[in-house]
Amino acid sequence: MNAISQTGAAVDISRLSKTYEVREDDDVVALDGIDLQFEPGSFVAVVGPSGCGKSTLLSLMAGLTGITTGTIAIDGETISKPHPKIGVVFQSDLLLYWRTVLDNILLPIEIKKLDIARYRVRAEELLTQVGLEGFGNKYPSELSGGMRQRVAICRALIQEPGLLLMDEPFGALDALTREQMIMDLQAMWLKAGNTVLFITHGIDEAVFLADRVLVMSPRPGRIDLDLKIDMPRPRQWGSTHEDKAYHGYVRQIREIFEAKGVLVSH
Ligand SMILES: Nc1ncnc2c1ncn2[C@@H]1O[C@H](COP(=O)(O)OP(=O)(O)OP(=O)(O)O)[C@@H](O)[C@H]1O
Repeated sequence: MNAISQTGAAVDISRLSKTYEVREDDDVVALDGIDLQFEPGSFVAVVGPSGCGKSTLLSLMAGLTGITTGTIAIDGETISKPHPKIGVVFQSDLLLYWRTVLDNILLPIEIKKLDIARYRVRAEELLTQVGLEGFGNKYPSELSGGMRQRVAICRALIQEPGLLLMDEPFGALDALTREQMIMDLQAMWLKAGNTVLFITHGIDEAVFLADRVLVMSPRPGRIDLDLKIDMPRPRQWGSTHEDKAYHGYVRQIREIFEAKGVLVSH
């Protein structure tokens, strides 16, 4: 097996809605009529106010939650349950504390009864790529938060998913670790070429990382703005944050939030 070599999946979301039936007369319409297409290999970030349906969108795409109406297709295949083409990373690393790093990464392989020996080599390659060479036999409790999140990313990538779904993956990390993880994610994605959906509260990290930023409206979630981010890659932390274009994109997104009353200036 090569170092990460998957190609990106095409995503086609059509008239997608999700209503949570909480109580008989108190349904929650979390998403309402979303139409989206992702180019294979594109990096798409989603920002929006708390409760607008970002995690719901991710959960539907991951096949973890049932769709109310509409369809989601990955490379033409309709998604209704978890699929090996889709890897997921959450804010919490969800590592099993009694398993070593390597055994955590190999968990999806073990569950599916695939060839562990073959994937062990791949897991070690992934660990090297995320700067954790030699950490395979450690336990999660021996790692920092950033290191654990790197392991969670390796676990999501072990089956070479064409689509990587990330739900605020760096939300629980300190600012310095977060900066490093953003740079490392960019490097991994440039190498891997998979399609990424990246959910975040951070307008800055969305603009820095993405080809496209989707801005969602307060509930029920719709797409208010679909902004193409046209800046060269690889993006450098210092120069990109000083770039006029970068500030223009951030301003455009902030203006939407201000217009919707999500951000209030004093
Ligand atoms: N299992 C559920 N049952 C009922 N309502 C739910 C459920 N999950 C989410 N909701 C509701 O759906 C709406 C969208 O929630 P969701 O978690 O997708 O938003 P979000 O944009 O990811 O929020 P945050 O940024 O705070 O994580 C919210 O009003 C939430 O209360």
